[in-house]
Amino acid sequence: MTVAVALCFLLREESGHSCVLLGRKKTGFGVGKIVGVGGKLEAGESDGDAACREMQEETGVCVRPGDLERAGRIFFDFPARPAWNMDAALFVARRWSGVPLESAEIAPSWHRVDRLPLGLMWQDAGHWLPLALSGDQPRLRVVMRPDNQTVADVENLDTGHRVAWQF
Ligand SMILES: Nc1[nH]c(=O)nc2c1ncn2[C@H]1C[C@H](O)[C@@H](COP(=O)(O)OP(=O)(O)OP(=O)(O)O)O1
Repeated sequence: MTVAVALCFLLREESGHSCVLLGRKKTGFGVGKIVGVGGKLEAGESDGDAACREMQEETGVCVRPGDLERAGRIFFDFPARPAWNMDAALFVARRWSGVPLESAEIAPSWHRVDRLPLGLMWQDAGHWLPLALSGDQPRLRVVMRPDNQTVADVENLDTGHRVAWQF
């Protein structure tokens, strides 16, 4: 089984640097990690509508579906816990209304794209987040180890290229 999720990354320029909105997850899956804002699609909902709804619920920011740009797709596989398998649609947005505020789920924060807090994120984020934010539209499958935390390998679904994770 695979759960469909949508993640939305707000992008803005600040002092000549491109910055992205991420957030520290306060509850649920991945608690304590810095993650993209987003979550599961509801029944009958499009991925774009879910990205906008989750952004509104978790940060109070309003993004119009027409302001979303597709930024890639990542399949997260948890062989030891297949119920956690996810199909994540990635979006970026450069226009929105409102200011991100902390909610029960997320403590939002802006980060320079060239200084992403990868050490505080899921271990796989370094493989796809820089690509997604630069417009490369990655399509990857990330396979997690039995600890459900560390990465076993990453497959590029367009090229078939596989990278076994090196420690
Ligand atoms: N390996 C991984 N790397 C990553 O960067 N994000 C991952 C990941 N595996 C899962 N995620 C993200 C995608 C998704 O947005 C999130 C989990 O979904 P949710 O936020 O909906 O989970 P929760 O259990 O907190 O939500 P609810 O039960 O809907 O309240 O974790």
